[in-house]
Amino acid sequence: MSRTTTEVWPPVPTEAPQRHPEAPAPGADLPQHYAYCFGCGDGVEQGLHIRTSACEGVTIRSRFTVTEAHQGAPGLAHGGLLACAFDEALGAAVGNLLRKPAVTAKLETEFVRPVPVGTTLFIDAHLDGVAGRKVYVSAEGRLDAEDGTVAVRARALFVQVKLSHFLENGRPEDLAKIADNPELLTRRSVELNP
Ligand SMILES: CCCCC/C=C\C/C=C\C/C=C\C/C=C\CCCC(=O)SCCNC(=O)CCNC(=O)[C@H](O)C(C)(C)COP(=O)(O)OP(=O)(O)OC[C@H]1O[C@@H](n2cnc3c(N)ncnc32)[C@H](O)[C@@H]1OP(=O)(O)O
Repeated sequence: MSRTTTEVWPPVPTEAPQRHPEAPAPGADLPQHYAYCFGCGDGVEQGLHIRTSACEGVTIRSRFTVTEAHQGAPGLAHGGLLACAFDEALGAAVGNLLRKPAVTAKLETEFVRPVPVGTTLFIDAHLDGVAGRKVYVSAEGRLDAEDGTVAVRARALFVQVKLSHFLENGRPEDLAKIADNPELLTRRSVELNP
């Protein structure tokens, strides 16, 4: 069976994504968006601790180092955690470059090569198109270098949401922690009501 997908991407007509005028400058390191985020937060000891920087245009680059805590098979990264890393990288591209809150509606991953413990994945995520509240985004992850072998590909649909999505659905005690300590969230101005 061929691996080559023939599906059109994005699957619907889209407009070209516009980098927000106040998006972080190319080369800027992006802060964690939430201290207890499993993907990027410093408050999760065994989390992925992904680090991300802005690139030119509508691209960002994330780096994720696979540790012993991330194993599926002995010495190899768990596919679900790799998918998590891509969700984080794709979400960081949407949130930071468009500066509007959005959530993952659909995430597709393609595992091309095994990813051993100790590997650093270099993940480039790119905004592909916008259709109303829908944002289509894709990414490639390379082994140990910007130009390393591609090990994982992913693409996703994010849907822009109002701030009320988080306030109405989040567990109250976690929202209360944020209210008590706003430093748990990255401070940045975003357009909150799509
Ligand atoms: C977490 C972000 C914090 C926000 C802070 C803001 C900025 C921060 C800056 C930077 C952020 C940095 C990093 C972020 C990193 C990682 C992010 C991780 C993201 C996640 O890990 S997040 C958790 C998992 N995620 C969910 O927990 C979503 C559960 N879900 C829902 O909450 C609803 O399902 C929702 C809201 C998705 C839609 O609901 P809704 O009622 O608002 O809208 P509706 O259903 O009408 O969909 C509208 C249009 O999307 C189409 N559509 C929807 N779903 C589709 C699908 N699956 N396939 C194909 N099309 C689909 C419809 O067909 C329609 O299309 P059309 O407009 O053409 O009719």
